[in-house]
Amino acid sequence: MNQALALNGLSVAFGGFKAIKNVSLSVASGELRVLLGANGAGKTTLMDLISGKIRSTDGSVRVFGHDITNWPEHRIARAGIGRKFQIPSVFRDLTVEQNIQVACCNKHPSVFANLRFGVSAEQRRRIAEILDLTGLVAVARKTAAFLSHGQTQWLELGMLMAQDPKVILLDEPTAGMTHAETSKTADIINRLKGRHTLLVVEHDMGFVREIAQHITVLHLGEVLAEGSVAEIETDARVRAAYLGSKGIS
Ligand SMILES: Nc1ncnc2c1ncn2[C@@H]1O[C@H](COP(=O)(O)OP(=O)(O)OP(=O)(O)O)[C@@H](O)[C@H]1O
Repeated sequence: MNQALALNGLSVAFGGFKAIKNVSLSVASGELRVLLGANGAGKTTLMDLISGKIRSTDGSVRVFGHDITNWPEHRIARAGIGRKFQIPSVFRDLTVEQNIQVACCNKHPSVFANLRFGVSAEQRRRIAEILDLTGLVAVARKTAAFLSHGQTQWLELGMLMAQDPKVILLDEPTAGMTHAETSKTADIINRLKGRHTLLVVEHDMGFVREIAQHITVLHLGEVLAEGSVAEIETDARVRAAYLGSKGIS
């Protein structure tokens, strides 16, 4: 198996409190892995450890075999880990297409220099492909400030893809979305499978059923179970762990 992301015995403690305990998991190249867990299970903390926002106290993180454990955040980003947060950071005064162009072709230090110097034929092809993948072709010339919540999230996903990360981390990509937007997000994410390696934190089981191949369940900072959607939904330990929270539904 070609391992894109490998965590081995990863742990972190805040003071005396162990938020992540000896977590090992391996995501294959082109795989989409869903990270599931009740509130406080440690999902965000695990993403923070992978992206370098916080430092681990034990264990390792590897990307395509390269040890990136406890590297500074910017070096981890350069090593190919791209993370999308819930709060989008698009350039509101630029069009959708310009936003993707800036993300894709950031050779120059200033945003406006990147726009002025134009793009190569290959970059233009890539921008068109991203607009298509994210379902934003019809709004390519629209100013980002006027996009809906869903469109803004898809644009940010497109900007992340434009940087061509080896592994994409998504934190609750459907938070705040309508049912229709959630369903479209599932379509987009399904189209990314095989092209990109993704680790997705998500609560919405309806959405998880639509996108997941393989699920890892975290509970109290530990890996509780791993398997297909059907295996996870029928796992007695998982059902028990969700009792007392909002339940698995
Ligand atoms: N900086 C910190 N200092 C102390 N405790 C922390 C810190 N960050 C997280 N924790 C604790 O670690 C545990 C895991 O938190 P985390 O936010 O990773 O959970 P989560 O699975 O993402 O939950 P949610 O679904 O609510 O976002 C929680 O008990 C939380 O209170």
